[in-house]
Amino acid sequence: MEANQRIARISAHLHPQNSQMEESCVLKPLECRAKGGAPGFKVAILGAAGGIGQPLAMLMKMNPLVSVLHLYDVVNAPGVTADISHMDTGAVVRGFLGQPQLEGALTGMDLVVIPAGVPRKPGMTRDDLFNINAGIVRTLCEGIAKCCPNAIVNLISNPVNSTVPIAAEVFKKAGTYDPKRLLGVTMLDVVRANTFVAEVLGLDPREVDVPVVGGHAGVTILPLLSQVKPPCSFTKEEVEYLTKRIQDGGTEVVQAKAGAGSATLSMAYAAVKFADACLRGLRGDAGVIECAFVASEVTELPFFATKVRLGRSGAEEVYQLGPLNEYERIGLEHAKKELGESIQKGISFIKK
Ligand SMILES: NC(=O)c1ccc[n+]([C@@H]2O[C@H](COP(=O)([O-])OP(=O)(O)OC[C@H]3O[C@@H](n4cnc5c(N)ncnc54)[C@H](O)[C@@H]3O)[C@@H](O)[C@H]2O)c1
Ligand SMILES: O=C(O)C[C@H](O)C(=O)O
Repeated sequence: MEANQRIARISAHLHPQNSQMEESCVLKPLECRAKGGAPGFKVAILGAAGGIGQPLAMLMKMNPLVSVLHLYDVVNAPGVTADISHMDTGAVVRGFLGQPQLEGALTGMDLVVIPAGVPRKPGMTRDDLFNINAGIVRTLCEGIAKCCPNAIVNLISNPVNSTVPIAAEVFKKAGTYDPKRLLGVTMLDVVRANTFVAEVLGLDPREVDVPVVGGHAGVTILPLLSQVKPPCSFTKEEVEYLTKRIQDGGTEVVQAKAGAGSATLSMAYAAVKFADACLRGLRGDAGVIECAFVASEVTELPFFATKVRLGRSGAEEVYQLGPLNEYERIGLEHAKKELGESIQKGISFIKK
């Protein structure tokens, strides 16, 4: 192959929107490389130029399970793509800018991670983001239904308690809904819970496992401190301090950032931890278990976050809550009341 042809192909691959070359010609060499020596999964990030999207893209580019990484946003996708693509790791990176390129970003993907949408400012609840983010999530999920209906979807955009039901309704309308493949990302609550509990116990956070169930907003975030591993006990004051700190973790960051957004770096870390678990599940690894907000029969609500087992088809098993103490049983009732309303709000947004 002529050197100038090779260079043209690399350039066309990175910026397909600028390419005059035929799609088959553009994709072949690098897709082959991606599928060759290091078999891996194709992952798209929607909202890749944002506060979460950029560090998430960087961490996904470092993940050896990823062979192709598509970065989509309505702004700045080419810049982020150029930057990330210089990292000397295996994944091939391609950028997609704006709605006309959404289909290209999604076609053929195994996993789609969605951190697109506006973040909170001090004084706002996650529900205050509904009016803007509901429409963004609907549009992106319509694209997924059309272009990669079998992909696993990791939904980060808030309010997660409503955006996951929105996504489910979009997929139902399109006839592509598979409850196992739609997962609301509540991993940051678990990451925070592990960190805060480890601080109290004087342990390394990597040794601690705290199940966090319910949803992803205020009282719907329900840490099960009676089920912490390694087994331990807390005083009443410690339980109250930890529960409140875990439930208000997002607000703690929003206030500290003072108008400059919400958690982005810890969220990117949590998102990659969760996406990596989904990819290990897709690969067929045994015993991959994480908390996520999924379609569920654990309570009377249609969606609920609990531990799930991740496998080749997504959340293959949804675990029960396990034994709760009195404090957690009361918390569960508060969580279910608010969560039920948020779920209904999401469903009504599509069904109206
Ligand atoms: N689930 C969680 O635990 C969790 C944690 C932190 C933040 N969040 C949520 O994640 C979302 C993103 O937060 P952020 O800090 O990255 O915000 P951000 O504003 O920094 O980035 C959002 C990105 O989304 C892009 N975007 C907007 N509309 C889009 C569309 N239609 N298609 C594609 N991209 C679009 C923007 O251009 C921007 O680059 C917020 O809703 C936030 O509340 C969730
Ligand atoms: O708190 C927010 O608004 C962002 C996110 O949901 C978080 O928990 O950090």
